[in-house]
Amino acid sequence: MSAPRAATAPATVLSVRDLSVRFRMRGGRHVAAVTSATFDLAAGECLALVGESGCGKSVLASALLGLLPGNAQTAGTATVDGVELLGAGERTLATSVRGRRVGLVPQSPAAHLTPVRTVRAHLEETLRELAGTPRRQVRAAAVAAAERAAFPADHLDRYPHELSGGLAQRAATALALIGDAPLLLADEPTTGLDRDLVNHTADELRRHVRHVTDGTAGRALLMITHDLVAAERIADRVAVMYAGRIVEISRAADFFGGPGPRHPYARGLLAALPERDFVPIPGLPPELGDLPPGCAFAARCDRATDRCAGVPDFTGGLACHHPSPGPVPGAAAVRGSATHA
Ligand SMILES: Nc1ncnc2c1ncn2[C@@H]1O[C@H](COP(=O)(O)OP(=O)(O)OP(=O)(O)O)[C@@H](O)[C@H]1O
Repeated sequence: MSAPRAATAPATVLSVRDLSVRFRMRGGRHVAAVTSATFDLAAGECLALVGESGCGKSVLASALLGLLPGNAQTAGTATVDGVELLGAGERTLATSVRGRRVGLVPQSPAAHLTPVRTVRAHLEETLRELAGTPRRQVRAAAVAAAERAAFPADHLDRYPHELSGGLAQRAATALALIGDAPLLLADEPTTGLDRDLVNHTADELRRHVRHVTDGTAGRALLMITHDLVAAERIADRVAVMYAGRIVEISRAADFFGGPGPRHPYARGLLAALPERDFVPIPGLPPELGDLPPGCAFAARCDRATDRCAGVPDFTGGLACHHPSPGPVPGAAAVRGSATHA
């Protein structure tokens, strides 16, 4: 278990600076999956990381957990509770990072569960190892942990291959909520769930993050999601990623209501929702192995000018030469819909 953090809130739990991840490919080519990501996460805070499929969200999370494949090269820094994650040895990652400082709701939960162990066995082992639950209390604690993630108690003796996608998701969430890691990474935690379960999962994750123990100011959540409805329900801030770069970070209240985001891509994501204009962003994102020079969104952007031939700096939470000053057309809360970005 990590040492108690100082009571001066809000403490920074995660600090990411200029994090880049490149994959070496055959023929000397590279895929620039994440480029210069910089952000902090404070105790008690939920940050939703959104963006189209393939923009680098999961690679960023894998970098924080030391789960990148052998052809990955990283640069920059990422610290949780002051412990550097990038370049940490396998022993450090296994004994003091994964589960201890960084909890995970994985994107493919079934693949993270051991095929020959039941859900109950997974929960009981995690309770003993991460929460120090005494043997005589572990059975009841496993049932309670399952309940938190709306995993039905009468399915606890099932093996991973006997679970639907939604049940595997709930089992993975139940496991992740057991730990006391200061940072929780949740990669698409609401996939395969109906709207009621999405709301339940979002609320439990939020409760977990806000929970205060031992005088600490709570934990932090980085939630990767396509589901803007879940993001609106849970997030304090929203980070928008495009072609490997974080292009805007804003307060969720501003993103979903009020003035809306300022980056044309972020505005396009919102405008594509059926509850808004239902207008898709024209064109496709560039290949991360063949990025154009300058702003990667310029080819799809109706505000682009010659200036966009240069990569915009990420300053004040925004990387755009021509940010929008005004509100998103048709802006209204998307809460209550089952729409994905
Ligand atoms: N081992 C690898 N070797 C080469 N490229 C990789 C490797 N792993 C991931 N990539 C590439 O990195 C890019 C980002 O992938 P990532 O899984 O992070 O996207 P994502 O935003 O999480 O998408 P999704 O929402 O679909 O999960 C993709 O173009 C992917 O093909």
